[in-house]
Amino acid sequence: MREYEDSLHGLEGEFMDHFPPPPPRHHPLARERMNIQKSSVCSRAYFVVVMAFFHIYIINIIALLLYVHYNTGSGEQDVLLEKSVPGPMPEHQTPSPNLRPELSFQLPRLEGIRVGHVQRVSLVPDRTHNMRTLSLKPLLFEIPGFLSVEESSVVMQLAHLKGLTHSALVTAPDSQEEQLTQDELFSLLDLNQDGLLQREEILSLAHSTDGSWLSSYNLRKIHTGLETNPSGVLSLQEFKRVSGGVLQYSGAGQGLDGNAKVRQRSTHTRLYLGEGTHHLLKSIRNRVTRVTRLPSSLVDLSEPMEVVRYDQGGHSHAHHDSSPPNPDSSCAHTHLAANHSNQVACRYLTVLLYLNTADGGGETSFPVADNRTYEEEVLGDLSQQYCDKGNLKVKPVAGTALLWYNHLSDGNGWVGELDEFSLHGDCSVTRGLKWTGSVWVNVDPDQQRQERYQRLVSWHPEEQGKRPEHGDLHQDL
Ligand SMILES: O=C(O)CCC(=O)C(=O)O
Ligand SMILES: [Fe+2]
Repeated sequence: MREYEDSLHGLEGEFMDHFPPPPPRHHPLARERMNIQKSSVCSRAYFVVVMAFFHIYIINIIALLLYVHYNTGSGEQDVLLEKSVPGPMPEHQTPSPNLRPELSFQLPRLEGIRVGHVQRVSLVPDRTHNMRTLSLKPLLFEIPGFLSVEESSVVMQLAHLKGLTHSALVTAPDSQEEQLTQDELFSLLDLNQDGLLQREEILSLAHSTDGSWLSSYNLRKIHTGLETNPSGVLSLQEFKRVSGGVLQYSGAGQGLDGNAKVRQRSTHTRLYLGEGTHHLLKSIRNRVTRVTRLPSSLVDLSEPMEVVRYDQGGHSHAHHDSSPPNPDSSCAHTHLAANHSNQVACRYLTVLLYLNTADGGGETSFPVADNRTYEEEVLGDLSQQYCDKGNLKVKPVAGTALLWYNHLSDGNGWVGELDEFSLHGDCSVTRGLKWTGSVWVNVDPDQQRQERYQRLVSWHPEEQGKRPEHGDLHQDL
């Protein structure tokens, strides 16, 4: 043992620092010495490691502070300048109708990844939903449980209360067909049914592509009457005075998108999703904002939801919900900011809600979905027999939503060409009834016109002093 200790002494220094031999197990002196050696070696390494962690820790803290600073510093995450996808918005938080007119923005677009891909989306507090990609052309998703079955029933009841009408409502005055009285028209315009016409209700009609109700001329007349009325609203009497004798009907007798023409055996109504309406309808608007990740201002300014009831045998022919961008026409929803009289529907995307589970038939059919060999001629054939030959058919299940883009992207974050693959129709209801609600998000392919329109309607009641002068507004009308 003594020899061993001596030899240890001899080896101390250069060699032993690196390769200390194992100490004899039961010798207290040797253990003590080894502890000293070990602790001196360990303390250096320990110090280096601690310092490394300390530096990483400090760098992390700085990075975190910078992140927090740049993400909350401006406080403008949910305004129009949304180059990136905005974060989820709490259900109870109503998207602000207050627009930032000076800002321009881009349109985030969902990713389909591949057919069958499922992503989680957060629409309401305390639960998430699955969103499944059904096709890439068009980009189409299915979201089961978008509405609960109870909520779906409430929407049907609200539509009942509002009153469902056959599609062709107002026709030329000399036509034999049904014509609306001023009282009926007032009631249709009075979306929140409070007995008064607010500016938003007039404007929401302007967004509505159902041009059969009123011509632009009449719309302007009513709008001017409301703007010049000191109370800023129109009662039924005031409405009659303002519109009396000037009511000219558009004479079209059809919705601008032709839906009235393509739908058979159905009745419909419009439900307003904006301020002052039923909380469920506002919640639907918020869910659409969240699932689409679009700026809330776009969804807020879109046309009212259309609820349709298909009776047995009811169906609709294959159609596109939107129109190809065309410099010679203006969008119905922005026509207040345009000079064209030729109006078309501009619906960037559709959220179709199934409000009940049809007992038989009533599938929504996408005849050319994901059809890589698609040709114009084939489209013509398929549109006649889309139901049998359709590539993709979706069965109506209460509460499920379909979401699809009617337009491609223009490659610069704005609306591009009409997506021909978004052609769709619905098969005949063979048993029972089918109820749907369509929410369309309107975007003008002319970005400047969309922005001009948003500036035009962006004033807020408390900003009375700042709102555009009538002269300015009417120049654009
Ligand atoms: O009811 C459906 O399945 C489709 C309805 C539709 O496409 C429409 O209303 O534009
Ligand atoms: Fe449609």
